[in-house]
Amino acid sequence: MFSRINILTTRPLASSTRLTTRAFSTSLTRFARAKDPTIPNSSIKVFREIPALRQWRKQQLLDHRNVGLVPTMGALHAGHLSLIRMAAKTNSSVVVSIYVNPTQFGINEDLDSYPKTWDRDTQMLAELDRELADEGGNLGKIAAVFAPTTGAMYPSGPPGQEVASKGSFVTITPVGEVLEGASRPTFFRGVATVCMKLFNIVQPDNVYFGQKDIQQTVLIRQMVKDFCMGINVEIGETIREADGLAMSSRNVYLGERRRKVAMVLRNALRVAEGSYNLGGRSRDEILGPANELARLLSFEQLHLSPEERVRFEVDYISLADPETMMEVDVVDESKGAILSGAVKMLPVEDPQEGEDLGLAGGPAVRLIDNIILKPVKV
Ligand SMILES: Nc1ncnc2c1ncn2[C@@H]1O[C@H](COP(=O)(O)OP(=O)(O)OP(=O)(O)O)[C@@H](O)[C@H]1O
Ligand SMILES: CC(C)(CO)[C@@H](O)C(=O)[O-]
Ligand code: BAL
Repeated sequence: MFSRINILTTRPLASSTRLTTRAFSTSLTRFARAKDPTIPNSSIKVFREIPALRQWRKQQLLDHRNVGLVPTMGALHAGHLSLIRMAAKTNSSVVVSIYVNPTQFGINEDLDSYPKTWDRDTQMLAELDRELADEGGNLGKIAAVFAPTTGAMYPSGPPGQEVASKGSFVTITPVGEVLEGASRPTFFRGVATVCMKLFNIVQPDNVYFGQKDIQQTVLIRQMVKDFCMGINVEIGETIREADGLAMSSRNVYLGERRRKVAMVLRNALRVAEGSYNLGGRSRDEILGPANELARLLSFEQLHLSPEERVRFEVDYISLADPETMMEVDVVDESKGAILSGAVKMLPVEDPQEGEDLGLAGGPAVRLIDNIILKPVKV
């Protein structure tokens, strides 16, 4: 069980990763020292501490400007940008948070090597903000980036990353315990806790999350409902690479060899969707062909030589209720269902001289994806 949750092992960091992390903290520290810092060539404010952000938020309220929040962990890509665009359609001021939240990473996960690309992120935000201004159409602007220190986010010190750690946590069960939560036992506790903090700090009218992390969207909706938070939760579609792979900050870990096989999960989910579209409603009818495809692809790879092949493990392929993420045996046509999956791309065997092993230098990479099976209209 434990080996299944090691999305990345504790290998020493590749030197490029160490450098990236150091460069990230140096450029962020510069922002912390400046008075009223903004992103270069833009009017986007950068907040690192809570009081200044609160003061700014109060002014938005007085100016009748509504606020949308897009929470991220940085290493921005087109998936994040599409959420920001979505937010700019209905909010005068968009806040993007960039914070790699330690409490959602398990002890053997990739907290230390998580890609940090502050300069590139801020450049992307400045460019997008200019595009939004040029497009007209009364779009809102990217008003601020909230890139808090861990001291600000965890004033009593961050609770440990272990399952048994004590501290002030938000837990949303049972949705946080299944699927991703079963494989990453501290993940959703960390996500719910940090999102509760972000929502309390920014006090957004609307928040934006990506469908790529579908269980996270169900959990956040549940949290907002159960804690009577009065925030509107919007979900943006999954943005994909040209071949259909869901964009993810962690894709940089794959390297060339594993990237070529990374579509296995998407392909398996599409086969399952095909069965549903052809009238299949039972678990076996829908998931059977998906599991079979994954098994065949794995078999095909295992018959290649070690210097060519890619090994992967399917963690789960799930057919679940769209409101609870609990597994279903038969799809209720009036509700539809969520097909989702996670695959662990194992470290490459027999790496070749000069082979691209990805940003972190080769450990296993966890990929997730999903498809929403729509309700059938009667
Ligand atoms: N391909 C995508 N399309 C749409 N939204 C996305 C996509 N990838 C991530 N998001 C959303 O962006 C928000 C921030 O996610 P995050 O910063 O963790 O990026 P990520 O690419 O999901 O990284 P990771 O590799 O850690 O999963 C989340 O709401 C997430 O669902
Ligand atoms: C929502 C989130 C920013 C919380 O750290 C993270 O889980 C993510 O990026 O999806
Ligand atoms: N996008 C989800 C964040 C995580 O996997 O840690």
